[in-house]
Amino acid sequence: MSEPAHSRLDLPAGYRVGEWTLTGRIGAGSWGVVYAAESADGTQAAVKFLPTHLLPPGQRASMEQLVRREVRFSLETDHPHVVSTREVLTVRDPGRPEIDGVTALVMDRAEHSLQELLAARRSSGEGPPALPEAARVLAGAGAGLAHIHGRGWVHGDLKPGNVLLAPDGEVWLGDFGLTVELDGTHAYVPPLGSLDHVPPEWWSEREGGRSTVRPTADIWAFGVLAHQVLTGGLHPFPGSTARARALGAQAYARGGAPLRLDNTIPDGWRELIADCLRPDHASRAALDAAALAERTRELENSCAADARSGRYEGPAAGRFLGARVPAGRRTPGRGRRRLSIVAAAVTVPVVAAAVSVALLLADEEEGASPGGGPGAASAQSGALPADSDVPRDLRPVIEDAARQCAEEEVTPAFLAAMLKAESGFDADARRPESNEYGIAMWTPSVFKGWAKDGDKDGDKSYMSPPDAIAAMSNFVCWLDQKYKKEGMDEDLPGLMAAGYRTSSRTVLQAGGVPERVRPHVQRVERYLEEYTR
Ligand SMILES: Nc1ncnc2c1ncn2[C@@H]1O[C@H](COP(=O)(O)OP(=O)(O)OP(=O)(O)O)[C@@H](O)[C@H]1O
Repeated sequence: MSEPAHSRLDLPAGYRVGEWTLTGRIGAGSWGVVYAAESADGTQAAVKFLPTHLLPPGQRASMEQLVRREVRFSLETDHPHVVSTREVLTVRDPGRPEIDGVTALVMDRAEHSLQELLAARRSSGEGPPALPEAARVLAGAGAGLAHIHGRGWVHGDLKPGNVLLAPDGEVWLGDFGLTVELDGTHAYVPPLGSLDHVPPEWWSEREGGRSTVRPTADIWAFGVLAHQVLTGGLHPFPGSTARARALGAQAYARGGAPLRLDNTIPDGWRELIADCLRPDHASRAALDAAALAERTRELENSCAADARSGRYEGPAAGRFLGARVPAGRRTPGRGRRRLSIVAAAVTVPVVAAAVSVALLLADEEEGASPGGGPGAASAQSGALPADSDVPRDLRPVIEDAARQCAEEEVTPAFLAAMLKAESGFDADARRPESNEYGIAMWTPSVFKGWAKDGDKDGDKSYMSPPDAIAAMSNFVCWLDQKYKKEGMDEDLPGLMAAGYRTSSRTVLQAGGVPERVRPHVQRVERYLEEYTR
């Protein structure tokens, strides 16, 4: 199982970095791991560790460059709609070589990302968010983007996972790992980013392993983001995988297909999205980020006025969200901005009871196939049939675990089918001869890499069903994404079940389900069918 080395960085609750004490892991991105932290006076923060030294030598140099950019951008920007970086530290802990010398960004802590909220709405079968609230979030993101462009930067990775919502609902753009400073009208960056949000010309303009990035790439990404927010998660181009949707966008850009925006989106927003999604850089350049921010603000104002006058007839306005999202990560408001220097931090490992809330969320696959409205969302969520044999007390645990993964295949029904095939829902199951234990049959050393504190008791144990099931969701989610990235889009539940029993590498090498685990995979598929009635 070869997940990125940095995502295995495992710091205990109570670990100290400067004045910050870690309270739990939030998640890992392409090259950083984010932890929740608090100071002695109770100020809440998110600390992003960027351990480039754990990368293979071939990737290290370019990642170090990205980290320097992320640090520089974080320090130079200060705007109400851009996440605030309080300080940048260098960890000093010779006793722990995996963290010694690592750069840590201390940021104000958001409560959720937009991706988490959209995924939660989808899996609970809720439709799009209330229009005034969606408009408010988009206007915030537009204002943040205009600020970034105004300073001569391009975000480079605008997507729901990088739009953060503070506990008071404030909207912050985050994750500046791919942010670049313009050199003239464009810049070059390594080809990373989310396939779902790169403009169609990105594919044809890659050269020598680098891609051209212009401000219009962020404008395109904003168009996709706005479509997703206003429809509760639908991508403007059809397809069940990011690759298929990217092909759809390219066909449209070549003139081979019309732009078909979801017809529930109100007119003003449709026009704005269509302008953002003009097929090439030149025609898209007519809309700069300042104008985009202005238009989103006008649209927000008119939605708010409609809501006040009773003209708006959609779902009740209020917090975005109304979606049930996993609890945790609360923080008291936006903190004041402080240091902007790189300082050395003394770290003092302290073992302490911890509240660890891990919200996994990987690269997005939010777009559902065309026609997927609220009804489709609830079918996709794979809710468990009331009369199934899944133990009643496990259902919320399974549903919660599935909600942590934005991939459409990782449903409660799929996780239940996996658990039934692995242990028959037996919390005390054990197979010492193959070193597998608990309801999800984890091998202890493997569990460590994917562990989650599902029962929120400050501890991660493969014998605790909530921890084991949350970790299972974490791992299969990663498998699902990995197979999709490798172009293996068929029979993903079968491939995940096979990867869980063997490893992702074994499945990739076999080009599908390896013969020896076929009977097990067939069992999972049978149960999945049973739970997807
Ligand atoms: N300031 C913050 N407050 C709270 N959570 C945060 C904050 N910054 C990042 N996160 C969360 O931490 C996790 C990892 O974030 P990170 O920015 O490293 O990667 P990402 O955006 O998920 O992925 P990628 O880097 O591949 O785009 C995500 O779940 C993200 O929502």
